[in-house]
Amino acid sequence: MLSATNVDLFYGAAQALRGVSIEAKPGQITCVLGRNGVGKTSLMRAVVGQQPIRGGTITLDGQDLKREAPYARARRGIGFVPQGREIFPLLTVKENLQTGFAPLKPKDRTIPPYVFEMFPVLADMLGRRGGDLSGGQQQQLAIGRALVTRPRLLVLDEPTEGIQPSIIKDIGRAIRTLKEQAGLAILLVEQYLDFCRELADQVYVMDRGEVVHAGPAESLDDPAVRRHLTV
Ligand SMILES: Nc1ncnc2c1ncn2[C@@H]1O[C@H](COP(=O)(O)OP(=O)(O)OP(=O)(O)O)[C@@H](O)[C@H]1O
Repeated sequence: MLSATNVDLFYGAAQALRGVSIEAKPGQITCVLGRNGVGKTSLMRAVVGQQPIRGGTITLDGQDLKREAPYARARRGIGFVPQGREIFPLLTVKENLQTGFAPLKPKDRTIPPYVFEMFPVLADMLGRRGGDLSGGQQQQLAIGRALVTRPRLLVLDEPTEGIQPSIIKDIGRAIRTLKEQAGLAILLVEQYLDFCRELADQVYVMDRGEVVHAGPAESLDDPAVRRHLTV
């Protein structure tokens, strides 16, 4: 479904991605791991169209996304949950969810009921301001907002960052449900190794802008792979 092939990405003269290739498939959770600053967020931003690439290709169902702006990629079925959540603090929960309507045709502008089944707290807090929610609730809201666009590929950048363990469990369950029941392709950046090991079908480990390992989740137990993850 999603293929990134030999992607190079630069910030000015500084190269953040070097020949990076990854794939994400329907009904699978693909996890990208690596220490701080190795290029994980840059790769996700390249996939969703927020950062241009200088070399390589990114395709969705075989179609080159090069000329597609972020909203066009959202229309094609890519949902994005950015690092830090990027909730609008002064808008209500409902209004935050409705910001996901932007790329949709008017007839599709509804909030799918399964968003509230997955995260009942959002239904309870519809009228509250985004900024009044806890970090974990904001993360659920960010995932809900991405689901409003009815994605086929969901890209999540560090959804467990700064979140309490009970909500991490809820988020893990939600991600697994999206994979198993809706057959979504999930592309997940994580620093939290156990979360990845539990959820992932396929893992990629990055180091200094490159993919240094690709394999099944169990391969994370290999000490040679671990070496790339320890500080
Ligand atoms: N807007 C930017 N301008 C210049 N350099 C940047 C920019 N964004 C990221 N970088 C640099 O690119 C490299 C990769 O950063 P990136 O955020 O993609 O890594 P990361 O693996 O996601 O890290 P983290 O886990 O801290 O989010 C880093 O050296 C970073 O300093």
